Amino acid sequence: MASSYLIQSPSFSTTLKLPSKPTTLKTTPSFLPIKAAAAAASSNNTPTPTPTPTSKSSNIRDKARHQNLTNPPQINNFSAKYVPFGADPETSTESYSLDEIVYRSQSGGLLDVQHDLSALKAFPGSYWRALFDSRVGKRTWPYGSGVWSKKEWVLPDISSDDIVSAFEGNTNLFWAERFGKQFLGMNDLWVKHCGISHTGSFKDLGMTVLVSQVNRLRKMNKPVVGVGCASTGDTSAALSAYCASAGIPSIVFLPANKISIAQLVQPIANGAFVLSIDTDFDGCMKLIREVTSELPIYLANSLNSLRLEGQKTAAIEILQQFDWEVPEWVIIPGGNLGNIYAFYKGFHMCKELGLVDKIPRLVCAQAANANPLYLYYKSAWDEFKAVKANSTFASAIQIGDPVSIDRAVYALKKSDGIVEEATEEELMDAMAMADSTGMFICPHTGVALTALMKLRKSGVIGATDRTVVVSTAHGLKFTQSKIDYHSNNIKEMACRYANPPVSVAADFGSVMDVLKKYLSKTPKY
Ligand SMILES: Cc1ncc(COP(=O)(O)O)c(C=O)c1O
Ligand SMILES: N[C@@H](CCOP(=O)(O)O)C(=O)O
Repeated sequence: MASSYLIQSPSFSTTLKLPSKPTTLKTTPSFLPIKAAAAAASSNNTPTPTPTPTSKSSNIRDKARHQNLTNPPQINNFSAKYVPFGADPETSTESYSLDEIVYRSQSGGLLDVQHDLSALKAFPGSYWRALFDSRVGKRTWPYGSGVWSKKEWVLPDISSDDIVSAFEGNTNLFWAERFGKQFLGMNDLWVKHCGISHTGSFKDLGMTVLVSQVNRLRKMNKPVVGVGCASTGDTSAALSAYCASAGIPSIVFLPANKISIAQLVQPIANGAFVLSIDTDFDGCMKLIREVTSELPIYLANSLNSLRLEGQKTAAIEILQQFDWEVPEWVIIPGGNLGNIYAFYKGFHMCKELGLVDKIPRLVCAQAANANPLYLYYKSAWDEFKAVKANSTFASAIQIGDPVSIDRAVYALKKSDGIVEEATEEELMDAMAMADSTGMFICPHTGVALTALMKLRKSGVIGATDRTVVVSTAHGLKFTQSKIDYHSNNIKEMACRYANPPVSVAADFGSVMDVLKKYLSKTPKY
């Protein structure tokens, strides 16, 4: 048979066949099975079909398995490996299989997952756009997940059978019409609600990848007795949920009294082994790194570059949701600083592989009480100094010594990026303002909105610039901060947008009195 490039097209019941000369494809996208991303020509290669499982006991995972048997996944050359972060590809030969348990390079630096871009480039951008679009909103295992709908760019080698997924991703890109108009004079402002998800934060995107790989490693009898993390609350919630779903033990190190009750109860409920440690996040991070180098506990923090492979799909999803038009700005709250790099990587891959022709400018927003990146940026990247992070309502980013500092700096330099900061009053006001327009955001998103407001005020971001603010966690995890604010119960904070409840006696007259007073101040009454 003539050589052909076949990639499995699991959203469909057949195999997608592309002509053997990929270079031709780049110039002749009309060859592509664009209709439904490959309404799938039947392959000469396809073995005699076996009947689709029909028994009542079969499920979407069984169907995917059956499809793999009938249309064996193959003959794409997609692959990925760990390489030292920032290493020169011309001279560095250091690399590791993703099946190795390794978090640091030989020199002690960060690692990065490097995909074989030449294999991915065998298919033009139009192909990838159509393929990804075709998988949205389906139940097909595992492609119904926003992360695994981009499987070839995430973990190309993993069997769908090993994937642990809650069909995360595909989160709402919310048009912040009223907030944009009322507070910023903007008409093209969007909030990417990554926190409206399985465990209430963007961490689900990375954790499905990490826990799936752990599942695979355990099936390969690699020494992994459990998975551990240090956390300010969201990583631990995601880790414990995905591990519980796969029956893998999880161990979480939490800084005592520094995370919200809602976040604390998540790993407890999901059966994790929870250590509440009398230190801050940076102290917990140091401890988990020491422990995971001694015990066969796999490290789940974003120091582990696998996590970022899942998180980068949020960037790809944003482009997809804009029909592959690129926004001018994307604003992301930063703490341990993995996510800003993950977004850069997602955007960069889309450009590199021809899905779009540019990338957005990135803004990383920090709480002024935990602002080591901001200080570094303000020193014109002169010298990085870790700080002692002070208490902040944006408690999930109370981090003074971010593990991914080098990744963040790289992402910001490559995207002509900016770093901003928000005081406690600014971030709480911004959160209250957004909530008053119908959102219910977390304080970290308040940090990002503050950055936006400052950059609008200084004219850096224009009124018509298409701008996306990344909302990283669900507001319901942070209700105590909202209660404090709306009760005017925060020392040295004016709480300008507080909306406290009115206590009123249980009689008609009293209720009418307060209502009339309220309505007299309401426009159009
Ligand atoms: C809600 C929330 N927002 C933002 C961040 C910052 O993400 P990163 O640590 O990747 O910078 C975190 C975690 O650190 C978080 O939990
Ligand atoms: N906000 C994080 C802090 C740890 O970040 P990670 O991305 O390195 O796991 C959390 O929720 O724990």
